[in-house]
This record gives sequence, structure tokens and C-alpha cells, in this order.
Amino acid sequence: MNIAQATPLGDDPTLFESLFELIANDIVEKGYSICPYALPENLTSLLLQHITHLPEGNFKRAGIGRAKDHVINDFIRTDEICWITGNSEAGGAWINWAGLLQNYLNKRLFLGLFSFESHFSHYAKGDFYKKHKDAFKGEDNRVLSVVVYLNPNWSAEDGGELIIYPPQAAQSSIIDNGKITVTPNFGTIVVFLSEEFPHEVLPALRDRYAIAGWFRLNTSIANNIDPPR
Ligand SMILES: O=C(O)CCC(=O)C(=O)O
Ligand SMILES: [Fe+2]
Repeated sequence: MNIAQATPLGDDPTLFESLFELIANDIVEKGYSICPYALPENLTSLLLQHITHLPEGNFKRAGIGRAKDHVINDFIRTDEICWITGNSEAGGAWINWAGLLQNYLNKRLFLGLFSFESHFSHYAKGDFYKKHKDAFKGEDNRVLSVVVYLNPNWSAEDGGELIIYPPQAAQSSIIDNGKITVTPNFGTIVVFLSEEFPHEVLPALRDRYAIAGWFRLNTSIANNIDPPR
């Protein structure tokens, strides 16, 4: 199977226009978008096949913080990750799709998204990721988070839901008011403004596979090239 057969990608952005338009409108209106079963099925299947055949050693315990501040913290997150490169057919097809979304959002919303980084994640039974934000104002240049789920037949007993909390300013004194629960089902896409939405992954009760990615602004200055991770 080659990429052209496996994913209806080519470089034709019009193929995904209605999905990308939905995401763009949601981002403008709410700052987040949840699209169940929205990633093309052949791309989702290719990614699932790839992630479930990756050698165990390719996954590393996920940490928190960047570069020199990177630490493993068992109280915050326990999942394992593998950064995605374009070196595999599945990785290449995913990066291509993300690039089309990036171009669309830049044209439509003038977001100035400059680069994209993403990793596969594996939550084994019991794994979780406590409430966090993907970026902090003034500290990071992750602008938009995108998460895609690769789990067929996920049911309510399987846990592992993504909980998205409303932006701090919108929170009332009622705890958990307005939180959004997302089931990590095959092909579901979640996009949100990285600095605005705290979120967490509840403990998964079976193997849970996903991709988490971030579109970033360019903060490189002069000779200080900003590393992508
Ligand atoms: O897998 C998910 O639902 C979200 C993961 C996440 O929040 C992250 O990797 O930053
Ligand atoms: Fe996150």
C-alpha cells in the first residue's frame, strides 16, 4: 500500500475543506473543536497499525517541561510517547495531513502557525495525565493543540476520557462547571488553544492510543534557533 492509496491526501486541500472549516469556525467561536470520527478512516487505520507495531523500545516515559527543565513525574503523567517523524509511511501521511490543516487555519484565521511537532502516546492500563496546560502565556510558543484518537470500540467502562476545563476566566466557583468530556474513540479529533484550556486524561482501563501534536509560532531570533521540542 502506498501513501496515495492509504490516505486520500495528495496535496489537495479541498478534500478536507468542510472539516477544516468546521474546526476553524469552532476555534473562532469557542477556542476548541471536537470532531468525532473525523480523521479519514484509512489514515486512522494506517496510524493505528503503525503504533501497535512499533517496537516497545521506541516508546519512552513521557516527561513534563521542556529541554533542561524536562523531568519524569509519576504523579502528573505516566504515559509513554514516541515522537513522530516523516520516516514512516504512517508518520509521513499524518504530518502531511497536519500540514494541510496548518495551511488552512493560517489562511482562514491568520494564526501564523509556523511549525508542527507531535508524538504517539500509549496509556497502558492505569495510566493518566493530570490536569495541565500545554503552554503558558509568555513562556512557550505552542499555540494550538491537536489530539487524535486511534482506539476502535472504546466504551464507557474503558475510562481514559479527556476532560477539558473552561478557560480560567470563565470558571465560576462551582467546581468543574462546564467541563467537557471526550471519549478517545477511533478517528476523533480535538483541537484547542494551547494556552487557554486546562485538560487532563483520566486513568485508562485498557490500552489507549493517541497522537498529541502542537502547532507553534516561530520564536527563533538571530543565531538562537528555537528547537522544535
Ligand atoms: O491524549 C489525550 O487525550 C491528551 C494528551 C495531552 O494532554 C498531552 O499529551 O498533552
Ligand atoms: Fe495536554
